Amino acid sequence: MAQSVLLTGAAGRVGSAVLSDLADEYEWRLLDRDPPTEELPGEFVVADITDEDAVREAMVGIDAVIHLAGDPRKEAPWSSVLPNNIDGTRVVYEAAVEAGVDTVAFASSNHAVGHYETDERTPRMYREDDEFRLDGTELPRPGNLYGVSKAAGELLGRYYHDEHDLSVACVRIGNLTKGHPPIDYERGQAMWLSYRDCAHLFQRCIEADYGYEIVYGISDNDRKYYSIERAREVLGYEPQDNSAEWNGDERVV
Ligand SMILES: NC(=O)C1=CN([C@@H]2O[C@H](COP(=O)(O)OP(=O)(O)OC[C@H]3O[C@@H](n4cnc5c(N)ncnc54)[C@H](O)[C@@H]3O)[C@@H](O)[C@H]2O)C=CC1
Ligand SMILES: O=C1O[C@H](COP(=O)(O)O)[C@@H](O)[C@H](O)[C@H]1O
Repeated sequence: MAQSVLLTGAAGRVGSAVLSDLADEYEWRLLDRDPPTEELPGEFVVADITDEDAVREAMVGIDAVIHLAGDPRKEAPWSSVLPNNIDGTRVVYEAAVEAGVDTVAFASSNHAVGHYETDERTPRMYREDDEFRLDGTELPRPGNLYGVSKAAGELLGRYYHDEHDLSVACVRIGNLTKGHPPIDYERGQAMWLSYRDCAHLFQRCIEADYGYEIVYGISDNDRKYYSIERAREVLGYEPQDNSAEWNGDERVV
């Protein structure tokens, strides 16, 4: 069971979702290149994940890592995703192995499989009555260079698992939106991930027993084109939210 957890990208949105529910559950070491703008639990390390010495130092005494740091922009250029998302992720896995960390949960993205959303399938696949599902066993089909960088992070995880027995869960996060699902955006509603489901899913990633997994990070939405069965079965993910229970920003169920 994880006790000391390193959270990279802690000052960002996903980090905030994770900490909002799990602040008291672990001994946190938070890492981000930007200092926090609010009080956060645990020790805060201001460092860049491409700085091998700093990441190695931050990894000492850590049981599990939730690795979120990176450039999250879908239009991010290669000059940014190469160091921040690909090389930085390699540095995190490498330091984790060196420090004897058990588990790394990696924030991958829906954009790693964006090109499954073909003209023939959309917008039908975003709707409740459509049965098309991606389940994590399919090959990546990135929709942009950002998606390529996330697929690379998944592949690096595969290597560090096979070569060094590190447990790695890659979470292809959908659309994390605070409070309510995205409004007037069918695709976003189909891949909505609520803040509390996000925290719960990453908690399951650092508590469950597995080897290497790719799962989808969405709530239990009626509309969906990502299966959450693998996350349920292997990780014990039990999401509480569903975008169908909302009309705009009003909860109707
Ligand atoms: N928010 C969402 O809906 C989704 C997010 N993701 C992934 O989740 C992760 C977190 O995303 P968000 O919280 O939304 O983004 P964000 O931009 O709010 O947070 C990312 C954090 O990482 C830090 N960071 C970036 N590069 C860094 C580096 N080289 N060294 C140290 N810190 C660095 C930033 O300072 C920032 O605080 C990203 O990897 C993103 O690709 C994936 C799918 C959906
Ligand atoms: O990977 C990411 O995906 C989300 C959702 O994608 P979108 O195409 O619906 O915007 C995006 O908001 C987030 O910034 C990105 O990191």
